[in-house]
Amino acid sequence: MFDQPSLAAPFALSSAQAALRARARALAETVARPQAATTDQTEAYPTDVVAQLTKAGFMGMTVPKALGGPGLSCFDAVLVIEEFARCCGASGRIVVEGNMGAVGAILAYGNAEQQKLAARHVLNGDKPAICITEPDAGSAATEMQTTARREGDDWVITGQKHWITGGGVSRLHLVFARVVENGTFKGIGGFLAVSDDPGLRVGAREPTMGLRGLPETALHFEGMRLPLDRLITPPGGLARGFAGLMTAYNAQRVGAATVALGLAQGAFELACAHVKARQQFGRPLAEFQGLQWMLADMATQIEAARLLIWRAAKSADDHPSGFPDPVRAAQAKLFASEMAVKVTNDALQLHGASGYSRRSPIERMVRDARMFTIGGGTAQMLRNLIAGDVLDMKIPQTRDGYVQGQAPGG
Ligand SMILES: CC(C)(COP(=O)(O)OP(=O)(O)OC[C@H]1O[C@@H](n2cnc3c(N)ncnc32)[C@H](O)[C@@H]1OP(=O)(O)O)[C@@H](O)C(=O)NCCC(=O)NCCSC(=O)CCS(=O)O
Ligand SMILES: Cc1cc2nc3c(=O)[nH]c(=O)nc-3n(C[C@H](O)[C@H](O)[C@H](O)COP(=O)(O)OP(=O)(O)OC[C@H]3O[C@@H](n4cnc5c(N)ncnc54)[C@H](O)[C@@H]3O)c2cc1C
Repeated sequence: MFDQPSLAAPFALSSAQAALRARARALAETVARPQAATTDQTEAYPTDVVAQLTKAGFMGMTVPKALGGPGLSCFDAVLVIEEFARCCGASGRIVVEGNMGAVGAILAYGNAEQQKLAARHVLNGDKPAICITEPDAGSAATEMQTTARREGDDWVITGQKHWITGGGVSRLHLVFARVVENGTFKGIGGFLAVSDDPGLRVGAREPTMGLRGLPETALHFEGMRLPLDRLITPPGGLARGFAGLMTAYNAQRVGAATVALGLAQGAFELACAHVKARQQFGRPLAEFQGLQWMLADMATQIEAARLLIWRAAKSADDHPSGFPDPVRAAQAKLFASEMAVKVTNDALQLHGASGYSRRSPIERMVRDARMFTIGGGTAQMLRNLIAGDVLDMKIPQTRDGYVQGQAPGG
């Protein structure tokens, strides 16, 4: 049953999409799954897997044909991401960042040279880093302090980011920073930096709970000097730069939701196999109704998440921005991330002690799934965004927000 999810309209897959998904599943099973435990244990970036992903064309899938890529859609990428995350969470996240997030923003908003640079990197297997979060600006990302000051024909960037996925591994970086020209704050812009740009220093690595093959590090910008044409300006200009960059980021939210989905799907399949194989009280665990109902709920939650994700991914086709609708992306990530925490934990419960052992992939999946209610916008911040849409109301989060802005309902 779970090999053929959601093939009915409105989400029927074309034959090309079914073939793409089958190709992704074959590579994920033969390359990513066998390597997943080692990646987790060694905490080393899985360069061999990434080489295979690149060779198979799964890095840079969303790069347009004019720039040398296959020009696939957000929905196509989602089909591939789920297959890799089902076998290995870290590989799934690499496919997300090789197709969405930083690269998506640069391809949409960059000039021809910037687009070529981004395309070249991902098509050659780079997993770009998106650099938003700072020690004092997590959920409150607009309070970031990293600043780019114009000095003649250069930008000089000073500040610090942390929890940057790929720090020390990624070559291409999209750095969100406050733009100051002639002493005046112009808005938040995105700067394209490469790992050998002078003044870019990789800081300490976080010892993380899950997804251990991906380094999460601080990045320090110590007077990093970039030419003027490294600034990406979204269509609304710098005054609406943050909103424009977040518009592109909605694709990565859908990608992150899909990794959570893939992890849940993978854990669910292992749980189904286990309850059929394991016997207690002289019969398979699968015969106990309490466990059957757990599996029924897990299957239902997985399918609901998949439908929200597919709907969000497909919204990019009609949305004026070319990216997924912000509310649909938020709903997909909110639901999929909380679902994955529950479903992976239930899969562990169904395994009994064997699921709790580090010999089992299940405990890794539980740890890997945990991040998705935090990274990419916490579940609470996504609820704030959805509530703003439901109430058709700007919902400021600062203490004096309602005082300065329009009062609710007023
Ligand atoms: C948006 C927030 C940072 C809240 O900040 P503010 O309250 O100061 O800002 P807002 O007024 O809500 O937003 C400013 C402006 O931007 C527009 N906006 C905000 N979010 C989006 C969006 N998702 N899509 C499109 N536009 C957006 C908003 O409408 C405003 O425009 P107007 O002025 O109204 O025209 C906060 O809510 C937030 O999102 N915090 C989470 C930050 C985050 O997601 N960080 C991710 C870091 S990268 C990462 O974690 C990678 C991990 S991964 O899993 O891949
Ligand atoms: C594995 C991982 C990978 C990441 N990768 C990246 C990356 O590549 N690039 C990047 O820029 N960032 C990355 N991040 C950072 C991530 O985006 C932030 O952790 C996230 O935005 C939350 O910020 P914070 O951790 O500072 O939590 P805080 O903002 O301090 O929040 C703490 C708690 O308070 C809640 N909270 C805060 N404000 C509100 C509010 N207004 N209403 C209700 N609740 C609220 C939050 O929901 C949370 O539960 C990553 C994080 C993780 C865990």
